Amino acid sequence: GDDAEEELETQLEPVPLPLAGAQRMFIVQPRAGDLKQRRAAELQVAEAVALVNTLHNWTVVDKIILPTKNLDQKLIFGKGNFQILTEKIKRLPQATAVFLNLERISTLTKKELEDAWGVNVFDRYTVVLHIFRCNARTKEAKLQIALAEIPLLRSNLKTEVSHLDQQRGGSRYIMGSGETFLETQTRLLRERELKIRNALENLRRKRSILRAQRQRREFPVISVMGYTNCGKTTLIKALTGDAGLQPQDQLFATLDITAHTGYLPSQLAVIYVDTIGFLSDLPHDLIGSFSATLEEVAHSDLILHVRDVSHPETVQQKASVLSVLKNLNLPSHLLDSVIEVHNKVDLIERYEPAEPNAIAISALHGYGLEDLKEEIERTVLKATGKKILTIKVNLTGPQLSWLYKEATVQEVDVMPDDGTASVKVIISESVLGRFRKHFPQ
Ligand SMILES: Nc1nc2c(ncn2[C@@H]2O[C@H](COP(=O)(O)OP(=O)(O)OP(=O)(O)O)[C@@H](O)[C@H]2O)c(=O)[nH]1
Ligand SMILES: [Mg+2]
Repeated sequence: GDDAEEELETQLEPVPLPLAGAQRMFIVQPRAGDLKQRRAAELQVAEAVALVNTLHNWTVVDKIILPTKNLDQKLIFGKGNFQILTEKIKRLPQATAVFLNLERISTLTKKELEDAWGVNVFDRYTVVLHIFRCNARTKEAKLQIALAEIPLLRSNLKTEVSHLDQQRGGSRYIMGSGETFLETQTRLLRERELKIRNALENLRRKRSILRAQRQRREFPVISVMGYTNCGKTTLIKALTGDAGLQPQDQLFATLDITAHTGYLPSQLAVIYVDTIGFLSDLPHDLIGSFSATLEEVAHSDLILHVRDVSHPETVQQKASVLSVLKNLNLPSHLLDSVIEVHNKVDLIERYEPAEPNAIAISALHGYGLEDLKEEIERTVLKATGKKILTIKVNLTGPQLSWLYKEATVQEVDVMPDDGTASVKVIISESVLGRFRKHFPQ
């Protein structure tokens, strides 16, 4: 119940992460040996810069791309490159930290590098997690982040314990309990993880009830997806007029799935779902924590893939979004009907989409939205098996109020002479079947 949830929240005091406060970061981007990887490394380093710029008290002091032959081994850089790097860092006394843009580095490697360089060293997992935590607003986002922190805490614990062992030697028992320090801490972590998973499960159960209610009311659901900062929230705001939405010029502004009602040209009500933005290499454990949120997408009727076509790396961004979408195990009809939306065309002179079916818009300036709504309507009607029909009803009977309740009435044309009306409705096959059964005449 709510009491249990509140209790959990007080227990989930944020774990202090070393990244709090102002950071002046030196970005180190390793790239695989062959030259073909150069472009990929450039995108990654641009993303690292964008990540650092996300938080107002973080800045980039410098960045470097360094080739490495053995990304997966303990020694990340060859001797020569390591030397170059160490000297460069020593010449940057204003840097407070090195952002080593690898998904994860082991605690041991981290410690060795920190000893050699005299500054903190962070991997992408830690950096992204910290940003997520700063941006999390709702209970669910906070829980998902707390869950994503567990692996980090677990590996910190191991290093901490081996450190203690070196200092004191032998095993230490917590007085009387018969448990070693490591055992106690491991158990506490396991309990914490279980509590978080239960609380998330509860939230999701509530949401699946909402989903069922939504489906009964037969509002089509449209998931708005795309690379982070491409303009998803801005677009939904423009389509729905929802003043509560806050687009921001930063990565991962949206960490929760939120639903907003909008209307298509023929007054069909739809629900737009705002989602978390993608990055080319979101750490896997983080994707895991958020995957249940993304599962929601599988239950939608249509996906809009929004792209920032003014971004220099827009083509790579599209590829990485498509590959994430593919891994979400979405039903194939959903993948086949994706509408590609080319956003921010106000920043490009005379923009012409290269893709034949894409729709060019400016969510910020409201350009192209009517075309987009029409395309959404066409696709949604097709996807949901709904039709727009004109039905003749007798105004003395209950047909009209039945239609108002069960379908979407768009227009009522009353014929005063014979007491009938022509009613234009958006109606699904199944509702039409029920209508015919109720009112055979
Ligand atoms: N010039 C221009 N800027 C836009 C347009 N659409 C959005 N933006 C800007 O792009 C930035 C990001 O917009 P958001 O709507 O927050 O992007 P998002 O995709 O929701 O981002 P995340 O939630 O962080 O993944 C904001 O500064 C917007 O004002 C557009 O059509 N033209
Ligand atoms: Mg957003």
